[in-house]
Amino acid sequence: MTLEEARKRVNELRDLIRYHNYRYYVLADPEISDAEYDRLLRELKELEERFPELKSPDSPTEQVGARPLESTFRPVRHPTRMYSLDNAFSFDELKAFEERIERALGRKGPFAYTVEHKVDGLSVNLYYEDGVLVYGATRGDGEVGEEVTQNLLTIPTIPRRLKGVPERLEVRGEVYMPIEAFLRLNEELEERGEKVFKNPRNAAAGSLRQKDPRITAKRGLRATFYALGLGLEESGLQTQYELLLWLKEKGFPVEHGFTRALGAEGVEEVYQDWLKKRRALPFEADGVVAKLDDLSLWRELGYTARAPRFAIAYKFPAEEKETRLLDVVFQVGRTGRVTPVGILEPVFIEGSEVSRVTLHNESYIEELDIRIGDWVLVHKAGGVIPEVIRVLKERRTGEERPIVWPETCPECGFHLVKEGKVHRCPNPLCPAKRFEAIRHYASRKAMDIQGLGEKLIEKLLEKGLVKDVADLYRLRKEDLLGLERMGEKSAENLLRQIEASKHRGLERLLYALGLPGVGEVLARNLAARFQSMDRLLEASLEELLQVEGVGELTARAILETLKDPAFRDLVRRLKEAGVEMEAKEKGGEALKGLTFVITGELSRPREEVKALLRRLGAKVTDSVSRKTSYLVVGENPGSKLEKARSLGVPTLTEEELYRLLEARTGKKTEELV
Ligand SMILES: NC(=O)c1ccc[n+]([C@@H]2O[C@H](COP(=O)([O-])OP(=O)(O)OC[C@H]3O[C@@H](n4cnc5c(N)ncnc54)[C@H](O)[C@@H]3O)[C@@H](O)[C@H]2O)c1
Ligand SMILES: [Zn+2]
Repeated sequence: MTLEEARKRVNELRDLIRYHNYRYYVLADPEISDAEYDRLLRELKELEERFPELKSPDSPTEQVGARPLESTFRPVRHPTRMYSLDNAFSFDELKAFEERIERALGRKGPFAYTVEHKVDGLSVNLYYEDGVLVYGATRGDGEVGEEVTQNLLTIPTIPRRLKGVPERLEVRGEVYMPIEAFLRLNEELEERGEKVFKNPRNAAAGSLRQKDPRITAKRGLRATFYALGLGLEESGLQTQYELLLWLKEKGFPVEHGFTRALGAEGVEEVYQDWLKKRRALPFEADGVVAKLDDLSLWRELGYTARAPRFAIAYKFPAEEKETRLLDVVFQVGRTGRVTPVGILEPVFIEGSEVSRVTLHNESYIEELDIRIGDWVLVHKAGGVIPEVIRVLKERRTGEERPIVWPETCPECGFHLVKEGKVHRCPNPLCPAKRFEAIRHYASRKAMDIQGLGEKLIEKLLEKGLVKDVADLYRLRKEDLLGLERMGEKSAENLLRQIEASKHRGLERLLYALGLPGVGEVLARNLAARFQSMDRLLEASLEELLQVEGVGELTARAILETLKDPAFRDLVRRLKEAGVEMEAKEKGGEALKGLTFVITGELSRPREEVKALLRRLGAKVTDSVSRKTSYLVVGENPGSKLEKARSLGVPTLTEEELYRLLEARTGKKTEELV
C-alpha cells in the first residue's frame, strides 16, 4: 500500500467511524455490530501505526466517545478527564498488554491486577462537594458530558450524600439496564408495534437521556461504580481492590464479583471462568476489565489520548456468521400477539447451533428490510440471544420474497386483528394461548410445577383434561394414569408438585398468570404494593402507575386484564382450588431505612403522623442532621428548615409526604392512620 492509498483509506475509515459514533453515542441507534465497529477502528489504528505521518489528534483513535450535540441537556466539563479502555481480543493481546507495562516500568511482571466485569452500559460521573451530590453527567467525549442528574436520581441506589469523603469527589461507574428490564421494555415496545432496542446498552443510553425523568424512572436502570476522578489522591487508597471496597462502604452499588489475579495468566483464568458463567449474570457483560492493582503504578504509567495504560478490556468473543433466512413462521403468544420467527439455515455460533431468530414485529421487519431467502449476518446478543445484525443486500439475487403476514391465526384459524403494527389473535380459546399460558404458569420462576413439561401439557390439552391453569388443581390420579407413559409414581409426584404450587404466594402467582408486561420484578413490586389479589383487583390506573417499573402502557394493559370477566373467573376458580392469593412479603416496612424530621404544624396531630411513619419502618427524630432523609415542613416551620437547606436535606410538604406514603404502600393515608 502506498502512502496515498493509505491516506485515502484512512480518511474513509475516519468518516465512517465518525458516522457510527454519532449513531451509537448520540442517537443510541447503531447500524452495525460492535464487532464490526471494532474491526473498522482496528484497521484505522493499524494504518496509523504503519504510516505515522497520517496520525492526527482528531482521529477517532485518539478520541473518547463523541462530543454531545446541542441538546436538552446542559453540557458540563468534567473536573478531571474521563477515558475509554483499550481492548484485548485474545490471550496473546493480553500478554502484549502486560509486556507493554513491563517495558514502560522497566520492571518484570507478573503484576497484580484487580479484575472486574465489563458491564455493558454507559459511563457516568457523579460529582460530590462536601459529601453532597452536586450533579451527575454522561462521559460525552471525556472532557464535556451532559448533565443528567434528574435522570440519574431515578436510580434508587445512587447515594445523594456521603460521609467521610474528600471535599471534592468524582465517582465513576456504569449505568446499565438489567437484562430482565431490557426484555420487558422490548416486549412493551413490541406490543405497541414500536421499534425495539438492539441491546441493553443502547436501551440504557436511550433511557438515561430521556427529556422526561419520569420515563427514565420506568425503565428500571441500575448502576455500578468502579472508579474515582477527583479525590483519588486525597482518599489515601493504595489499590484498586481497596478502592472498590471503599466505594461499597460509602454506599455505592459495586458489582460484587471483582477479584484479584496475578499476571496475564491469572487474568486469563478469571476470564475463562467468567465467560462460562456469563449467562447467569443479571446484566450484559461484554468482557472483563483488568486493572493494575497498585495505584502508584497508575501514576507512573499515565494515559494515552484515549485510554489508561494500566488497564485493559479483555472482550468476550462476539462471533458473527453469515447464513440464510429460509422461512418465517408465526407464533402466537399468551396475549395472542403474533410474533414472526425467522428460520435460519443452521449455523454454529459461540458453541451452539442457531436456527431460529425472533423478528420481533412489523416495524422491525420493515426497518431491517429483510426478505425470505436473504443472506443475513447473525450473532448472539450478550452471548445468548440470536439476533440478525444486518441483511447482506449486496448478495440478493432477486429471488427473495417479502414476508407476508398471515390473515388468520396459525393455531386456531381465527381472523387476526391488527392494532397499529401488532397482529393479534382475538380468540380467547385459542389453543396457542392456552398452551403458552399453562407452560408459563408451571415454569420454574412462576409456580414451579416440576414434571409438568411441554409434552405433558400438550397431552392434557389434547385429552381435554385441562383447559386452563385452574383445571390443573382438579386433576386426579386416574386422569393421569390414563396418559401414555405415566406411571403410578410420576402421577403421584406430579400431583404433589401441583399441590405445593398453591403456596407460592402472590408474587409468584402474578408472574405466573402472565399479566401483560409483568415479569418477575414487576410481579414482586405489585405484590408488595397491593398485598392481596383482592386489593389488586380493585386497583385504579393511578395506583398502578405509582408502582415502580409500571409505565403508562403496562398500567393500562394490566387494568384491562384485571377487569376482564374471564380473568376474574380464573382467579375465582384458583382461589376455590386453594391457591394462596396473599403476598409473602409483607409491606409493613415500606419506609425502612428512611429518617424523618417534622417541623411546623400539620393538619393531623404530629404524634399521629410520627406513629404512622414509625409503623411503616421509618425512624423519626427531633433534629435535622446529615442522616435525615426528609424534613416534613408544615405551617410556620422553625429553624429546622434552614438547617435542612444548609445541609442539603430534601424537604416535603405535608401533601408530598402523603403522596410518598401512598406511592410506597399503595394505600391512601386515611387507610393507614
Ligand atoms: N456499533 C457501533 O456502531 C458502535 C459505535 C461506537 C462504539 N461502539 C462500541 O463501543 C465501544 C467503544 O465504547 P467506549 O469508548 O465506551 O469503550 P468500551 O465500551 O470499549 O470500554 C470503555 C468503557 O467500559 C466501561 N466499563 C464497564 N465496566 C467497567 C469497569 N469495571 N471498569 C472500567 N470501565 C468499565 C466504561 O464505561 C468505559 O468507559 C467499541 O469498542 C464498540 O464496541 C459501537
Ligand atoms: Zn388463535
